[in-house]
Amino acid sequence: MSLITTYVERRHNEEASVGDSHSAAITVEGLWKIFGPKARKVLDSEDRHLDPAALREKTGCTAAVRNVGFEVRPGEVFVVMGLSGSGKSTLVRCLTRLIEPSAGEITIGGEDIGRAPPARLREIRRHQVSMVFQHFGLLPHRKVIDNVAYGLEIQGTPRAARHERAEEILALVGLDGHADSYPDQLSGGMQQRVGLARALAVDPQVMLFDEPFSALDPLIRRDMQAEVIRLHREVGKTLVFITHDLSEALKLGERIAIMRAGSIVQLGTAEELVGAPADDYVADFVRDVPKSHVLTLRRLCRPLEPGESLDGPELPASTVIRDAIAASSASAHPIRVVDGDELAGVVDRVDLLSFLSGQETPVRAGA
Ligand SMILES: Nc1ncnc2c1ncn2[C@@H]1O[C@H](COP(=O)(O)OP(=O)(O)OP(=O)(O)O)[C@@H](O)[C@H]1O
Repeated sequence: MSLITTYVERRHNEEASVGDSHSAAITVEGLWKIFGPKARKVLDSEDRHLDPAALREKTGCTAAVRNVGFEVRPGEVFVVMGLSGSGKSTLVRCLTRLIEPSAGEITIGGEDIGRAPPARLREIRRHQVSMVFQHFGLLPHRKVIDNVAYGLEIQGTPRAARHERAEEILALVGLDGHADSYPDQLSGGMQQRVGLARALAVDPQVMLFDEPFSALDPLIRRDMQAEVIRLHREVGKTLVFITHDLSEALKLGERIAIMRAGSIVQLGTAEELVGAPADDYVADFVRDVPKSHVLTLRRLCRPLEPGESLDGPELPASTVIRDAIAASSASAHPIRVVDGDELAGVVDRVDLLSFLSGQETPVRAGA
């Protein structure tokens, strides 16, 4: 089963439990970041609505993040995707005020980040929210184990305890045996694992990933994506992951926010983005995604017709369409698509074949 399929299924299975949670891990409301000398003036005027090029020309300012709002659920993998310059890095850096927002409200774990004094902010960055960057930022003169233990050292954890923890985390990311190496003795992929281990060692509530794998070659990148999925299953942290790569977004994201020119143009599951893109920009992004790998039986099922049998195989509505093909071929009867205990509808071979061949309406013999 492909990673996309596995994750989409898991996403649907978990949606109910995650969605029920009342306290979001992160909330962002009305967030703006305008770079430039007249940021405040721009924000208070109608100029803030100008498109980025016009705003730059008129005021010399860049609106990198424009009135963005969203919630990230506890334990969710939330992906921010968009072309270069769309504002992804600025948005994520605003979350812990590594970049000071121009306006807006941010809470992490219920705490108002905008009101946190500098000492509290440092504490939040050390204990609650860790970051993994594209450039690993490892300390070259320190052994791997001391790089991993670095965050704990800053927190004041005694040497023996922090080394014990670092050894555990190194094993978790598949680097046991490399504790005494120096970063330049490791490959790029292994160095990024050290970066991951360092972020995990402090046991943060939230991990922010800023294009962590874009410098890695494609095979190693795939391994690292699988690693993030595995780690997320094992440690269950809330992850915010930036990428400009759609396939990475689809593999990792339970929900994906698509950014364009500083705004979120669509926020939804892979199925929502692929099944109903909000505009041409999103449609362009998802055009080459094979729909049968992302859309589920929920979208394809229809009411039972007179004379049709209910003796076919039963599959959950969250089943990805591609994974229903084998069940359909094995039975002469339509698949019964169920949502919990309820029958959501049926799907037969004609429905599946029509979908796979790109026809909107199934063509049945004798119709
Ligand atoms: N410190 C800064 N001063 C002025 N403009 C900035 C600054 N940082 C970013 N920008 C501008 O803000 C906009 C958004 O940049 P940002 O780096 O957030 O985009 P991005 O989507 O992360 O791009 P990339 O994928 O290339 O990193 C761009 O127009 C960029 O030039």
